[in-house]
Amino acid sequence: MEKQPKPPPLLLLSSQLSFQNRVCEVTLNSAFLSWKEVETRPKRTSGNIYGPLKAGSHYVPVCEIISVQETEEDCPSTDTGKWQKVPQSVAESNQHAFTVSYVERTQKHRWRCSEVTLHCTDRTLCLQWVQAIREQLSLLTIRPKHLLVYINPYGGKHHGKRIYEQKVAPIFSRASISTDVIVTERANHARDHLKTEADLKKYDGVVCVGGDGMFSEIIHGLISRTQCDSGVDQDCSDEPLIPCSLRIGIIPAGSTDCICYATVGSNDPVTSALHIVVGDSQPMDVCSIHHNKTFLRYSVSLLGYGFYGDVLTDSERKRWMGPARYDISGVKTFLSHRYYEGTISFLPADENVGTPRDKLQCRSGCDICRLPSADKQVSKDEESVSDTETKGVWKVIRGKFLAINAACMSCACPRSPKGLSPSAHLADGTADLILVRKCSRFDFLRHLLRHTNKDDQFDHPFVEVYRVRQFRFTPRYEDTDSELDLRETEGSGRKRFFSQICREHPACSCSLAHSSWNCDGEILPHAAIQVRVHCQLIKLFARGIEEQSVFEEPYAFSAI
Ligand SMILES: Nc1ncnc2c1ncn2[C@@H]1O[C@H](COP(=O)(O)OP(=O)(O)OP(=O)(O)O)[C@@H](O)[C@H]1O
Ligand SMILES: CCCCCCCCCCCCC/C=C/[C@@H](O)[C@H](CO)NC(C)=O
Ligand SMILES: [Ca+2]
Repeated sequence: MEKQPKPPPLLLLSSQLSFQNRVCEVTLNSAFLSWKEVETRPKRTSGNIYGPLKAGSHYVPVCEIISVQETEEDCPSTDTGKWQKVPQSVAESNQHAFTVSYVERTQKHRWRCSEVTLHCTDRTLCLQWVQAIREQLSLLTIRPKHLLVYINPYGGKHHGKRIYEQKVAPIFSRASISTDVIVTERANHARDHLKTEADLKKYDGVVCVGGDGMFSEIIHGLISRTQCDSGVDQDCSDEPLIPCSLRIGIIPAGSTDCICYATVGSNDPVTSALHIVVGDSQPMDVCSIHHNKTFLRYSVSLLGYGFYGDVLTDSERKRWMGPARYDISGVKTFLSHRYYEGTISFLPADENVGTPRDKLQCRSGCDICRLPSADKQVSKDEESVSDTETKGVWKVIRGKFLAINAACMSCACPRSPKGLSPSAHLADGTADLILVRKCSRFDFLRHLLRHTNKDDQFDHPFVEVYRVRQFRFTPRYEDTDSELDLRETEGSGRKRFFSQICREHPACSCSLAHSSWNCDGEILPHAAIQVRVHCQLIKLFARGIEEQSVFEEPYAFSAI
């Protein structure tokens, strides 16, 4: 079928207004606000007190306008933050002005809140402009109006509360978003509140201020609540889960901030706040993890056994060090060079979702994530779910592994800007399963270092990677209740350890029977697990990483 051309945007208002003492043609249509200088002063050479004028056009998509308000006159120009010398005649005729705040893209996928103040000859015209812009904003019904915010005051460098108050709250208030804010008092406070207490009907979204662990609390609260309200038993690993309707915003204030970085492209609180304000929506896959018939946890980023499990176990004892704990524990774990034996079985994904080694990175509006596919979540009442879930042949791999990692998304973060699996997709219903077999320390180091540069970390004979919908892991020496000594210390659920038994050499510690699973920064209490990817189970206030060209070229021009 032929694609119909888009109708041109509807012209709503057009006037000559003044901007920084220059006359501009200002236009509002249903898609853009634009201003273009119409008057240029004669060019002068050196010594010119004004300098030559740049005849520039500016376009701001309406969907990226944050707010508009009438501006108090006789105050510093908000364009520059400095007092402007306004010629008498202009000042007298332009005493009415309005200020538009909008999103501006800067470097490295960061967004900033920029402002333009436009001066009008009379108040009626000024109010007409304010009203016309507000009317357009009110049509953007995807924007949240009321949010529930949880702040972890102890995430990362303990700056969560300050980041929210100083950088985020002013943006929400400018965008007329009201909030109920809860500063958590203990681990799992946010999870429990969402699961049982919060009146979710009141809100258009939930915001989490903290790191990946705090985000994990939020999704556990929301997913469990949604399943409970719909009568879905989370212990039943075959049952499809019901997608959560509320979107989640992440204000990064943790140590890794992988989920924020991999869905936005930066770990900048202002950028994240602006993605919330404009009402972005990014669906995301979630893995459910079971041990036999018992539900353990959900994971959206890294599920890692061996190296990343051991790093996390060691780093939990060093929480007081803050984000540096991961570096110290990383080096220590690398030097210990432990490998683990076990069997991995997995159900490969359909070929139409690509492979972990193609170069099709998941970006804003990703075609693979939009594909209608058998891998996608099927609603509860559709019988076909059991067919699609069991179709395909399970593969089985046995061996000795330094690391077994499953990544539902790239897991890009400041430590590894392209991530553990650079071509993994946020919302395709699959995870990338990375098996790093026993190899020399030197080879393992080469593999690890490739996470930090442009080289392909999968291009080693001891690394295999598969795109999967489900997998199971069984350690060579199965967990039994007598072997598994679950010692729970007070506080966080992270503080569960296996008593690690060296089976082959009981008198030494050279080869431990089990590692632990690092599940988005939490330690799982079992080594034998069953994992299933649930396509697009949750939604974030994000849009995926934008192509760099969106930042380089003025976004608006091509669309007009
Ligand atoms: N008030 C609180 N007191 C103690 N722990 C808390 C509190 N609120 C939340 N937590 C727990 O703190 C843990 C770590 O939080 P968070 O994820 O925000 O930071 P992080 O671990 O430094 O960062 P990252 O997860 O990105 O590595 C989470 O597991 C969360 O359950
Ligand atoms: C000895 C040199 C080591 C260099 C290794 C660099 C590799 C870094 C890859 C980091 C990927 C992190 C994936 C995210 C995991 C999060 O879920 C979790 C909780 O925040 N963070 C960690 C560190 O486990
Ligand atoms: Ca995925």
